[in-house]
Formats: sequence, structure tokens, C-alpha cells
Amino acid sequence: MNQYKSSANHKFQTINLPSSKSESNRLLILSALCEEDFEIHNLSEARDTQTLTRLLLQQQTNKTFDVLDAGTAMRFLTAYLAVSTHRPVILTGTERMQQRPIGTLVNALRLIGAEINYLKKEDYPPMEIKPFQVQKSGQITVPGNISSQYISALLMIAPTLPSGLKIDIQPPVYSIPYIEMTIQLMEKAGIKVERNGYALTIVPQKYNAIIHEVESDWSAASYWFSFIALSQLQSEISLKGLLKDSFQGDQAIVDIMKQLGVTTQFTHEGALVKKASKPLSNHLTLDFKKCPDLAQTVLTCCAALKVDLEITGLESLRIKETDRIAALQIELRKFNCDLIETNEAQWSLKSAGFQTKDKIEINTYEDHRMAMSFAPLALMTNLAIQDIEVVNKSYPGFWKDLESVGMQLSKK
Ligand SMILES: O=C(O)C1=C[C@@H](OP(=O)(O)O)[C@@H](O)[C@H](O)C1
Ligand SMILES: C=C(OP(=O)(O)O)C(=O)O
Repeated sequence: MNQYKSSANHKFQTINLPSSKSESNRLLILSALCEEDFEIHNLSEARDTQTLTRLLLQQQTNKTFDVLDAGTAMRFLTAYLAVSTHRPVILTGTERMQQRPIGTLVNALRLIGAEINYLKKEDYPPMEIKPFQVQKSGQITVPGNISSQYISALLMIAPTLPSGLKIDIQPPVYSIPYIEMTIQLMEKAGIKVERNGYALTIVPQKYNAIIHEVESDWSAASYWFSFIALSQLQSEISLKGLLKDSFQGDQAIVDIMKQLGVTTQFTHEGALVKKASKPLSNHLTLDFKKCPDLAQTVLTCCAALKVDLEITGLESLRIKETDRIAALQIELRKFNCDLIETNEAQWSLKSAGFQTKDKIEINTYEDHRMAMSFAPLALMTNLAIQDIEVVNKSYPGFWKDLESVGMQLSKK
């Protein structure tokens, strides 16, 4: 058990954020698909990225590819191995990974011509992937509302297919910024993606090697925005390496936090984040379809600020590292707040009753974002956060950074 306690004074601080996990994982796959290696600077140190790097390096010798709990690595490697392995291989992950569906992606790949067999349960990892023989189809339809990672995975392999690929994405389309990020990085590597609404056409093309500097991670930055939102008026923090014109959709945190009284000023170093006022309203309406990874940060922060929410766009949270909706419901209850499904795909957060006790224990459900999203609430009470190593998935330096701004950690 690990306990966090706030300290009184938070003056100006600088945080060296981790670099983007999403951008890093795409660059690794694109580099592997290119005949020459990319020159990638500032690659993420997240466990997910380290795992993907290691698995790609061991590609020639590995029989089993274990992605642990890395969803993007699982989805991207499924497509990558389906078109590039020269011998049958096994792709697997943690127990939770074996509960995160992959059937939609596998169906699309099978239509294209891939040979993939489930080893335990239909539509879920682990799978055996055999060498690709001939392309059977150059056109697939993929639902847009399960995981954008399937679409990114298909997009990245598309130019390497003998006949290219037309992907028809069936609306509604969730996590659009992640699809945009994939396309933008592919375009940077010289690939042309023709767009006609949600129909994307990629003719056979070769990737060009690129030099790329990975930006700081906006999802990781969100915990610092929450930290400032819960701090005293005028508190400030400098978040290094954040770009205003980012590849990442989670920069949406800037506009969300503005409504909670937090201002953002971009400098040549990154972003200067300041608590300028109290929340502008005690009732907000927010949609997380484009930024699902911000949901936990924003809901915990709003609960602590006693800001009620009407929420949409949480559906994909059920199939992430844990069922994030259920996890939030249980943990927010400990602060006397309720997250209620009011209608299908609509939720309300009732925050007015927010209260703390001397010490509150937070379970993290093997989900890094549960740990990091509740951590700023240690400004208000003692928190005993379970299984703190969970943050290594995306932000290994999180607790050290939190200590650097004056939070006290005691390990028990
Ligand atoms: O492509 C990516 O890098 C990601 C896409 C999103 O997943 P979904 O598309 O499954 O929502 C996001 O939640 C995940 O953390 C990273
Ligand atoms: C959902 C996430 O990651 P993944 O799907 O890659 O496991 C995340 O980092 O919040």
C-alpha cells in the first residue's frame, strides 16, 4: 500500500512529461514496415512502448509475442504480423488482454487474406498468425465504434498490401483523433491516403524513412491539469514539450480545463498551466468520444470540484485496461459521488455531496489511469493508492514527478 499526502506549498514547478505513447507505438510499426529504419527521437519510455520495441527486435527469433497489457501493441502487431511474419507465431497478452476483443480486426484481416486462428476463445487473444499468402480482397468495412486501434492497424499495413486497401469506416466513429494521428504520421512517411468521408483508400506504396521527434504526451499532461485545477488560486505549473498544434486529440484537456478555471499559455518550452479562477459553472456537459483517455482525469477532478456533469462518449471505456466505468463508479462512491447511467450511452456525475475522510483507499484495477487520475485528490486528503507500479504502462516517472512538486509519498 502506498500513501500520498499533500504538502502546503505549491509554487511554480516544471514537469518533464513523458513522450507520447500513441505516437511512439505508431512510429515503431511504420519503421518496421519501411525498408529503412526511421530515426525516432524522444521515444516514449512507457512499458507499452518498450514491450513493442522489444517484440519487434525479436521478430526473427520469437515464436510467442506477449504484449502484456498493451492494447495498441496487441492490435498493431496483429495486423503487422498478419502481413509480415514468415512462420507461424503466437500473439498473446495478460489475462485482461485476453478479455479485450479483437474479432473485428481479425475478421477484416481474414477478408484481406490473413490466416489467423484463435487459441482459446473466439474473437479474443491469444491467436496464432500464419504467413500471408495472397490478397483476397482490397476492400473492407469496419465498425467505427469499438476501437479506433483496429482502423489504425489496418491503415498502417494498407500501403504494403499487393493491391492496397479501401477501408469503409461505419459511423459512428469514435476516437477520431487517433485515426488522424495515424494518417498524419503515414503521410509524413510519404504515404498518400485518399479520403472520401469515412472511406479511406490507400494504393500500394512504399514508406520513406523519416526523422521524427516525439511530442510530450497530452494524456499524461492531463493529470497535471487536474492537479492545478485542485490547487490554490494562482498555482502554476510548466509542462515541457507540449505542442499547441499536436498530433494528439487529448490536447482537448485545454478547453475542458478552461471551464474549470485553468488557463493554458503556450511557450517555446511547452505549456504554462495556471489556476486562474474557480470553475466557471457547477454543471457541465462533456463528450469523450474523441478523447476517451481523458474521462477518468476529468471525472475525478470534477467530482472534487463539486462540478456536476452530463456525459456522453464513455462506451469504449468498458473494454480498456479494466471496465473503467465500473471502476470509476466504485471509487467515486468512496468520495460520496455517483456516476449514473441515465439513458443508454448517457451518464451523470453527481458531485455536490463530495466529501473526504482522513484516509481513502483507492483500488486501481490494473489500470494506470485509475491511479493517476485519483492521485491529484491527495491535495485534499490522504490517499492509499494500491499497486502504484501500474503507472509504468504509460508514465513510469509519475510518482517521482508528483514528489517533485511537494507531494509526500510513504510506502507501507
Ligand atoms: O491508437 C491509440 O494510440 C489509442 C487509441 C484509443 O483507443 P480506442 O480507439 O480503443 O478508444 C486510446 O484509448 C488508447 O489509449 C490509445
Ligand atoms: C487504453 C489505453 O491503452 P491501450 O488500449 O493501448 O492498452 C490507455 O493507455 O489508456
